[in-house]
Amino acid sequence: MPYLNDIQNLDDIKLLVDTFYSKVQKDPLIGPIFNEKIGNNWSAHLERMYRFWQTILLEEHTYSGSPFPPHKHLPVEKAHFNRWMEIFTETIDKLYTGELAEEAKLRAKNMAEMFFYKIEYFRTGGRDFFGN
Ligand code: HEM
Repeated sequence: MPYLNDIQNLDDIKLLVDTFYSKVQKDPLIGPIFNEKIGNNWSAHLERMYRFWQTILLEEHTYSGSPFPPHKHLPVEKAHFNRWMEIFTETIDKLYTGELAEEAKLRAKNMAEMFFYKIEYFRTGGRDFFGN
């Protein structure tokens, strides 16, 4: 078992994001949902996700955007979010250990839950109560 470091810089974030989405793309359950939406724009999506995680974990504010809207009408259920979280956790735990590695998993879990509840809310006829 090699000794693992914590997430420390942008290169670490890029490795995390690249490793995670290469697994996601191949996953039978959630891969097709991503590939259907993203098509040939993977490099733009990856760039955006580097900035998103750089902002959250390193507090270098390079992401400006709204994370939720692209998810609003995706054909996803709880099982898809569980699988997303499983791949994310597995990726982090293979690459890193430490405070920021834990923070990444916690932030992802909170966002996955929030996205899921918002999607369900809109699906059941909710109005734009959350603002986007
Ligand atoms: C099964 C679960 C999920 C699916 C299928 C999914 C799918 C997608 C898709 C299709 C996009 C748009 C990409 C594009 O148009 O280029 C996107 C963007 C994004 N996703 Fe997810 N996602 C999931 C879960 C999550 C979770 C849990 C997070 C939080 C850590 C997250 C964070 C983001 C962010 C930050 C963006 C970019 C938003 C922007 O600035 O436009 N996603 N996702």
